[in-house]
Amino acid sequence: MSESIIPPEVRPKPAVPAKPPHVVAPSPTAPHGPQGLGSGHLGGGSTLLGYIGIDTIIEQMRKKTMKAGFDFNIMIVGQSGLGKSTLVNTLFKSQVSRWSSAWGSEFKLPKTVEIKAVSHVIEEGGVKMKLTVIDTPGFGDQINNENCWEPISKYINEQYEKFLKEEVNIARKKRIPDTRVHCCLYFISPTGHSLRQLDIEFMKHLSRMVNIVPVIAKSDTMTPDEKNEFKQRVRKELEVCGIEFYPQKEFDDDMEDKNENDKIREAMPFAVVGSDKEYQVNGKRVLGRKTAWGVIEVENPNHCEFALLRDFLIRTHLQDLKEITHNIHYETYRAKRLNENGGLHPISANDTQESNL
Ligand SMILES: Nc1nc2c(ncn2[C@@H]2O[C@H](COP(=O)(O)OP(=O)(O)OP(=O)(O)O)[C@@H](O)[C@H]2O)c(=O)[nH]1
Repeated sequence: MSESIIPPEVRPKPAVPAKPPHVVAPSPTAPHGPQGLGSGHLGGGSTLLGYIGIDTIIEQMRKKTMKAGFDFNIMIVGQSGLGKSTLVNTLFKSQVSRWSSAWGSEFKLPKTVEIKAVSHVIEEGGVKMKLTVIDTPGFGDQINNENCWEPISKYINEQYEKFLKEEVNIARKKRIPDTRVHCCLYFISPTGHSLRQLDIEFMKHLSRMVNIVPVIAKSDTMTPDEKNEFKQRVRKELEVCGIEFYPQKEFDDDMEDKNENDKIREAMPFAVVGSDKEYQVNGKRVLGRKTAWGVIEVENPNHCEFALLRDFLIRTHLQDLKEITHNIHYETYRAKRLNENGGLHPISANDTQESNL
């Protein structure tokens, strides 16, 4: 059913909120101009007659978001042992990947790709985030890895379908639970040669349905020169194969966005190192990996690109990842689904419960 859906070639422009008109309004306590009028003006030339309070919307939004919290769903894909769990735990500075009890030492590799989601609520500065890490054990570990992207694509589409069913429901939930994959972190093996067929196949098939962020795993196993050459080669290969990773050029909002994203695209794929161990370096405790030559500091930009990845994923682009998921990937799925069905029929609350099981 849903797994056979191929997104159409032409996709809609993101319906992300337009940048607000540039408004300069004086604060209530600021001295007024000579006529006692506000000096604020709208892009169209209208003048605000004194302070209205439009700028408080930001604070109102902040309060609402603080109360509601938000969801972020990140999927990790890559061959076994590439440091996927370690990196995600390093990103969120806690054991967010897997249940320690369920993944004991007796854990065996599954015969096919399995998909497991584990959620945690993490809180910082009063903001709650329900983080779901979706793991894909078994990916790329079989003798024949042909089509091993299929269960992953099926899972992604199933989450779009769930959301769509909730949306068209007559008795809609006030807040639709969001299980859609906002970001797929794809781990490239640090071979130093080139991408494997499996990497290309996966990214080719999925880059149009989910935000893929490729990373070079365990980059401490390469010398700086090897790393730079490998990064260049991977970028070239992705370009030649027409694979678009996130942030996609076509969805840059404006020139400012484009300039920022160009820098990120040129630096990708980030060559990362993960660790959940702390060491004492120059009197400070740092996350790192101890080697015979010293400690590789995970968060030190001179040692690896983990900090670049973290800043990009969490500090600057997290909201955008969610918007592109909703406005582009989900929208593409929704439009296709509604078109092929002659419109999705509203379903009862019971149907939804069943389909969610
Ligand atoms: N050298 C090096 N080793 C790493 C790095 N990240 C993780 N490791 C080690 O690699 C091994 C596997 O790490 P995991 O995080 O379990 O890897 P995974 O990809 O989740 O593995 P699976 O559970 O088999 O899918 C562990 O011994 C880690 O300590 C890294 O950046 N560099």
